[in-house]
Amino acid sequence: MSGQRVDAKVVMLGKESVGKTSLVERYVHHRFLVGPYQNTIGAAFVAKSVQVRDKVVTLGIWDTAGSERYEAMSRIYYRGAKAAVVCYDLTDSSSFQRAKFWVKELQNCEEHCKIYLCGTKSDLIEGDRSARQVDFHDVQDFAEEIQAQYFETSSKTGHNVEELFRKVAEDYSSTTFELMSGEQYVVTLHVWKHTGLIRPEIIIGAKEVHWKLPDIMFHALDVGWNVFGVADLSRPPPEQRPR
Ligand SMILES: Nc1nc2c(ncn2[C@@H]2O[C@H](COP(=O)(O)OP(=O)(O)OP(=O)(O)O)[C@@H](O)[C@H]2O)c(=O)[nH]1
Repeated sequence: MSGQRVDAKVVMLGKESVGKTSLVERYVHHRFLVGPYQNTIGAAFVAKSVQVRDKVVTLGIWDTAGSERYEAMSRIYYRGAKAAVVCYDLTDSSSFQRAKFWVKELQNCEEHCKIYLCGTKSDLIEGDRSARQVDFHDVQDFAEEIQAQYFETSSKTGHNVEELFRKVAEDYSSTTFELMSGEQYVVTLHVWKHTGLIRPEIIIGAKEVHWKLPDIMFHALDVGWNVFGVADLSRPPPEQRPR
């Protein structure tokens, strides 16, 4: 891959069990994990680079926990995001209500964040139309109202998953998000290591560092932290920025 590098922060939001982790797994690792459902704790981060015309777009994807127990934490992850994939399960109408909640949050708190609505588990309604609990036209109207793109995907079959993230990457490559690339940020890092059971264990407290955003993400991947959070992502005051 070659060309100008663009780094993009993407956040996955939506009710628990709608399939956010499965979407990311399908997109990044081309697989669908079967077995007992494991809810996400805190959030997980993964990065993938794609070539869009003459640019290399690195999507840094934050997969948040859908459980309302982690709602306050999810707010940390959408901070500074320029794209949000707001997911709902096509077979669960309450998940669409929850998606509307996240859209309102984003509109109030991250007005420059582009929203993508994603109806998941389309394979479940393929063979059985009566399983659909979220009307296509309701979503279409809502998407128009909030000026969002919308997709119906299946992580099981892979339907539309590549297309969804491709669209995010293309939009990124053509927006002012490029400004972010290469700039330094003041970051307060909160790092959790997933201990597997009930609570994530805090292994590093909060510390303020002046790193470029991609460096933080890749450092975390290098050292094998699979669940971690970055809070308080903000640009340093102008006098501290490198010239
Ligand atoms: N049939 C089908 N099942 C899916 C699909 N995507 C996810 N699932 C199943 O739905 C359940 C929840 O999936 P996850 O990806 O863990 O959901 P999540 O939104 O990340 O859940 P939280 O981490 O709790 O927020 C799992 O049992 C998945 O196998 C899909 O496209 N089709």
